[in-house]
Amino acid sequence: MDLKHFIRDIPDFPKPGIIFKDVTPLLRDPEAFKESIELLKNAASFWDFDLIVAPEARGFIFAAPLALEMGKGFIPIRKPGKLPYKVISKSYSLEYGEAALEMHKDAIVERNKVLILDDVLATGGTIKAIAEMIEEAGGEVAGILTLIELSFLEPRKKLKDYQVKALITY
Ligand SMILES: O=P(O)(O)OC[C@H]1O[C@H](OP(=O)(O)OP(=O)(O)O)[C@H](O)[C@@H]1O
Ligand SMILES: Nc1ncnc2[nH]cnc12
Repeated sequence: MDLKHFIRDIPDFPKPGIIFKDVTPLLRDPEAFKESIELLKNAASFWDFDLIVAPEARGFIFAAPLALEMGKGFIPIRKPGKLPYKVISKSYSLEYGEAALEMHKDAIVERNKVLILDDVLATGGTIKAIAEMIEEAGGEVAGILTLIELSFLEPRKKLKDYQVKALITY
């Protein structure tokens, strides 16, 4: 199955000049959604890790079933003001703006090995911010895995210190 067939381009969303990769057709198709989780599992099996860390909202959709499937714990990274306990915060730039993310202070402890998962790797700003939060908490980033990579935005330049895999590259 070619998962690219289930990813739709939406021009000028959320801003003029951005071509938005819309994964909702993939999520709507049970076979394509299942296949995406199986392929993510195969790719993630390459690394030794205990926890999967992913940002809301689209990262959660893929990370939660993958964590269950692989028998790993799941750590949510949320937009500001949503997590109830003490947090580590990080501001960053992404393809279409500026944002900030938060992680619970006690979510990662020394030497936890972590996989970072997301739907889209665009400029790499989101994932770089998450990697910094994990390392500030004493964890190790075992690998970075995404469904989609926009290679023309050269995200790997920001992520030179890490192993990065993507299922679908544009
Ligand atoms: O590589 P970057 O340039 O940082 O962009 C990638 C990020 O942008 C999107 O999230 P968004 O912040 O739009 O949030 P959403 O999942 O809630 O839609 C996407 O899900 C990635 O997390
Ligand atoms: N072009 C894009 N499509 C979907 N999600 C994104 N996140 C950042 N850039 C994106």
